[in-house]
Amino acid sequence: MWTKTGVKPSIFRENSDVLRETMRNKCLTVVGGGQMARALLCGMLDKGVIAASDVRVVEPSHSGCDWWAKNRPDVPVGDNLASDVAESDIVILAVKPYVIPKVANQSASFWDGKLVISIAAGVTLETLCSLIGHDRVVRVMPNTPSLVGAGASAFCVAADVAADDKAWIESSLQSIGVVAEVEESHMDAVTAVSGSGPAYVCLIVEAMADGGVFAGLPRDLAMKLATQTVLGTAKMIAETGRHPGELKDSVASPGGTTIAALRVLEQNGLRRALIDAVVAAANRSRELK
Ligand SMILES: NC(=O)C1=CN([C@@H]2O[C@H](COP(=O)(O)OP(=O)(O)OC[C@H]3O[C@@H](n4cnc5c(N)ncnc54)[C@H](O)[C@@H]3O)[C@@H](O)[C@H]2O)C=CC1
Ligand SMILES: O=C(O)[C@@H]1CCC=N1
Repeated sequence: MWTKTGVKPSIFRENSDVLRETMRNKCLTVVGGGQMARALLCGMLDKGVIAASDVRVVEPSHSGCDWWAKNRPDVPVGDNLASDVAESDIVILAVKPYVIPKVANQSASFWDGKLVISIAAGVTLETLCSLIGHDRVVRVMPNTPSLVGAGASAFCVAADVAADDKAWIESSLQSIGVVAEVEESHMDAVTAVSGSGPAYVCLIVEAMADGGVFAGLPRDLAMKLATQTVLGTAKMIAETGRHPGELKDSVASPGGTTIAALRVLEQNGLRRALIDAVVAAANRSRELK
């Protein structure tokens, strides 16, 4: 069990005084302690914008509980959904989309007074609100780099989400990356670009490193160079605001190595493959409804 401290809530430590005041003494329960919950919560804990004593994780699996015990023993983890939700002000549903109905469909007053946030791909606000029984519901699509404070999240809100609720969501997500409020109609595309995106980028880094190994580099050096190249290029695009096409052209010398490589990437359809991949993910997100 955790108790409300009655002092300045650590969850809002980095937020404005007004926000701190409006959100005093909030407790947060995360339902499902898997990959994305770990990235979100550990990111926020590491940034110091949330304290382990202010949160609780509901996780039924032994392996899931073991992970928390080994990696974040300061976070209370249990399997009693009803008691944790009863004591909390904000609940994040971080279970797989097909588990949402099982978790959300509870007795009439179960979710009364709770801000409910779902991170499940594809599950609409309409479905969530009808399961929860009220309209103080938010859909968030985060991504795993939240773990290291470099996440990209988007959210949309149902009718009864207050300005304070939105301020909490925005500031919490901002503490672990960038955040945008979007129309719900954009959530499938968001899922396809930034929600699933880390997987595409990991594949690219892995493949670049494989190429380096084929060309004679030791594996660890190839991986280090590929990783830093992706990191540095993303940082350069974000910080200079220059178009990626222009930055690409600045690397490719006439008759040089880069243009030889770019020709092969175009011949093998990398650009088309990535566009089609994003479209496939958006279509799949729509099917998850
Ligand atoms: N993994 C990712 O990169 C992202 C995932 N998401 C969304 O986050 C949600 C969770 O995905 P992951 O963390 O990847 O899955 P996961 O399988 O790693 O985590 C889900 C957790 O829920 C637990 N669980 C199962 N039944 C439960 C119940 N009745 N009550 C409480 N916990 C229960 C499981 O034991 C598991 O630990 C999904 O809806 C997914 O669409 C959203 C953005 C990115
Ligand atoms: O693969 C999935 O369905 C989830 C949603 C976005 C990232 N992972």
